[in-house]
Amino acid sequence: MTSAAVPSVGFVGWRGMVGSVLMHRMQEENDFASINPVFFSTSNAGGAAPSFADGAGKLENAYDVETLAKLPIIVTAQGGDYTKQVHGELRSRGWDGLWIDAASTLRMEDDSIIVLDPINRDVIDRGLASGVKDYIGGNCTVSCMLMGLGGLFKNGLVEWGTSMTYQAASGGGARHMRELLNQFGTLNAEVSSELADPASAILEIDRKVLAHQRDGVDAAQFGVPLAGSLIPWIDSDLGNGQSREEWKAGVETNKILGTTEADRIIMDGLCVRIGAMRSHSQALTLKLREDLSVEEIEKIIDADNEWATVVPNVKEASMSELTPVAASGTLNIPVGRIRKMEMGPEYISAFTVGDQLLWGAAEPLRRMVNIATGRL
Ligand SMILES: NC(=O)C1=CN([C@@H]2O[C@H](COP(=O)(O)OP(=O)(O)OC[C@H]3O[C@@H](n4cnc5c(N)ncnc54)[C@H](OP(=O)(O)O)[C@@H]3O)[C@@H](O)[C@H]2O)C=CC1
Ligand SMILES: N[C@@H](CC(=O)OP(=O)(O)O)C(=O)O
Repeated sequence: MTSAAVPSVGFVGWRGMVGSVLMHRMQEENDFASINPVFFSTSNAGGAAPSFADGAGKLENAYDVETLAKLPIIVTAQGGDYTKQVHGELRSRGWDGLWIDAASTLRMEDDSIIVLDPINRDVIDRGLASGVKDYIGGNCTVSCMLMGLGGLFKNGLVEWGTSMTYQAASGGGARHMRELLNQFGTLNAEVSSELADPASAILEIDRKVLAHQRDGVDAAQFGVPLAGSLIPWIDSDLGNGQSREEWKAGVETNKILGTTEADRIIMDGLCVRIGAMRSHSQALTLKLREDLSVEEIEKIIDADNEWATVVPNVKEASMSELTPVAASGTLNIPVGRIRKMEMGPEYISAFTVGDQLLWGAAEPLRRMVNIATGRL
């Protein structure tokens, strides 16, 4: 299971949706060459480890705390319930390895760091030096926003902002993606004969679709139809008019950036589920601390990291480069629609899109493993 000087890294949740994207990226980047992976399962202990990791042995039991505690690094994309059940037990036994986690459970704990190294490598490095042990991936919408507009945030240029989101079905999980596609399919089937007849009345088609959305469509995952509609609420109700997803924008942005109470950036907005597959989009209004020209703003955004890409604020480029279809499956974070707003010279709009399974979930974890093992 181990060879000298090569760190062993335990993986839990590797075959789920986020875990699969993580495994794929690790193979693409040849990350397995510099670690000894140990794969765990909550459902199939003793089964064969995945074939892409030569010599990984059998699947270990993900609830076997003794086996987990032998590892210096554990990466989990198994979900919050697993984290709640296992992390505390490991720590209370004195395990002092690094816990790298996709779930939100530990994100806002005082002794955890939210990882997004192109934006907060300094915070991560300080954490490692001072003995912080829990490194948690950020909320997908927050991570994608900061990857796109990090230059403005890191340079202290944002006084406050609103983020109005258009979040993909994948944020709910694999079953939600399937449900969305099934809904599209049944809606189409409901009116397929009318659609095949160019002379059929569009209002009759619309009536039939609406009737099916209201009465016939399977919405077991989302609770209400998403195909041909939207859902203006994501995550739980905090009871003050704000959803938990909206709350994350402010608290996580500031925690990632490591701001102090004095330089805290106010971020808030509305989070909306739409019928996209796996890329989250968001429309931002930012109040800057300075009256910068659009050219200066674009330069700062472009220069921040290799993945943020400014899309010229013209119709053709926005339609072809600034959509979930364009961004999905890539690490690119296009940022466009940048212009001064009517409210004044410090107010700008921006629109950004990011694959919520890549920068929104798997990639920050993958990179944290490389930071922890000295590869990055
Ligand atoms: N979905 C998202 O957008 C995001 C999710 N996260 C976090 O990551 C966690 C995991 O999310 P996600 O990857 O969507 O969860 P999944 O439901 O896809 O996977 C979770 C686990 O379910 C088990 N499982 C059971 N049946 C199957 C199956 N047929 N195929 C694959 N796995 C199966 C696997 O565990 P086992 O192998 O042990 O049986 C797997 O690790 C979330 O709970 C959340 O905390 C974070 C950011 C974004
Ligand atoms: N809540 C996000 C997905 C997610 O898992 O977020 P978090 O990691 O903050 O729980 C969405 O539905 O789009």
